[in-house]
Amino acid sequence: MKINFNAEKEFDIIAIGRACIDLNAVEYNRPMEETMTFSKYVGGSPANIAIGSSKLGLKAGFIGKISDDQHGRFIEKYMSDVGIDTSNFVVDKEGHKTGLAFTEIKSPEECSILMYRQDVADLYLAPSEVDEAYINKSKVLLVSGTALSKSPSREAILKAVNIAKKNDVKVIFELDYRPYSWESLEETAVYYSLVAEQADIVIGTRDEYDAMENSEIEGKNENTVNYLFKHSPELIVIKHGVEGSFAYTKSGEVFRGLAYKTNVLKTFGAGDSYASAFLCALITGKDIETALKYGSASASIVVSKHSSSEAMPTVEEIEQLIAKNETISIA
Ligand SMILES: Nc1ncnc2c1ncn2[C@@H]1O[C@H](COP(=O)(O)OP(=O)(O)O)[C@@H](O)[C@H]1O
Ligand SMILES: O=C(O)C[C@@H](O)[C@H](O)C(=O)COP(=O)(O)O
Repeated sequence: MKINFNAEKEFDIIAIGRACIDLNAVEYNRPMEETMTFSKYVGGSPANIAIGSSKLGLKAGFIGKISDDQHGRFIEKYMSDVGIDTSNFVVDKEGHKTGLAFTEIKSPEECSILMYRQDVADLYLAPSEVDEAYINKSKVLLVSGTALSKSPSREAILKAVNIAKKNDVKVIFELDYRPYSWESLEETAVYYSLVAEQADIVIGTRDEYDAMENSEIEGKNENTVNYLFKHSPELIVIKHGVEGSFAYTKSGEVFRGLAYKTNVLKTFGAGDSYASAFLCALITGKDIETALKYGSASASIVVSKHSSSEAMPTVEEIEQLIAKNETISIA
């Protein structure tokens, strides 16, 4: 089964939300206290997805607010150099800084992220800075859940979703749940449900759907999809880490994507690389089963490498891995 996108639109995907900096531990397999050097990459889930999409050949754009300093300029240049249209980046004039994510790689299974996100520029994107004509040019608007965590970014996202729905632009909601961005689970659940109900495609991990459902315990995929399919979504993707992922369609089909064997260096970056390749496959007319393979293969490549953004693969790399067919089967 395939998903239809409006072929008349100039852009394949426009992502909205944060574009930040990742500082990834150079000395890994140790706690961050013992890490002395970090490598700098562009980061932030929606920025990573835009970068992944552009590397896969999609025409990508970005809407976000960046700091008026060296970090903001680095982000803008890097994203522009990989082919992303950065004309709708807004430069913050009130002194807000770029968010930083320090990553700790204790072992391939034990990774964590230490975020510096106090008063960050990306959360100051205002509704007046979201341009209807720009969103109207895209097949897809990719929305990151974290951008809903604070005003005025929250209202900017709600405006963008509203514009997309009026203009035949598919809304893809990547739940991207970062607990420390939110006041409470209650608050997260209110805004996640609001946007998930309006989205065309929702992508998240099981844990992230639990946050949407305001649940401290692991919920059942069946209940999640039964709820969301009463609203706008036509496709729901639920990821289960190394155990793979499921795609559910409104018409009742269920597809499973298996993870590919790889030499894991770290676990972060999996979700963003998965989203960009999964969406690229759908937007270029591939069926859902193939899109699941694309997402899983892309994630498997990125978890074997040091960064999230710079490591995003090409279509050839993804197809080579799929052709080897070395999946991880977990009962
Ligand atoms: N250890 C791993 N080895 C290979 N692929 C992995 C591994 N962990 C995750 N993946 C792939 O990445 C996808 C997304 O990972 P997941 O952990 O569910 O999302 P997120 O990174 O958003 O938390 C999975 O569906 C799987 O295909
Ligand atoms: O999203 C961020 O702000 C941090 C990312 O740039 C970082 O690379 C990361 O956590 C990606 O992990 P993922 O969400 O599992 O793809």
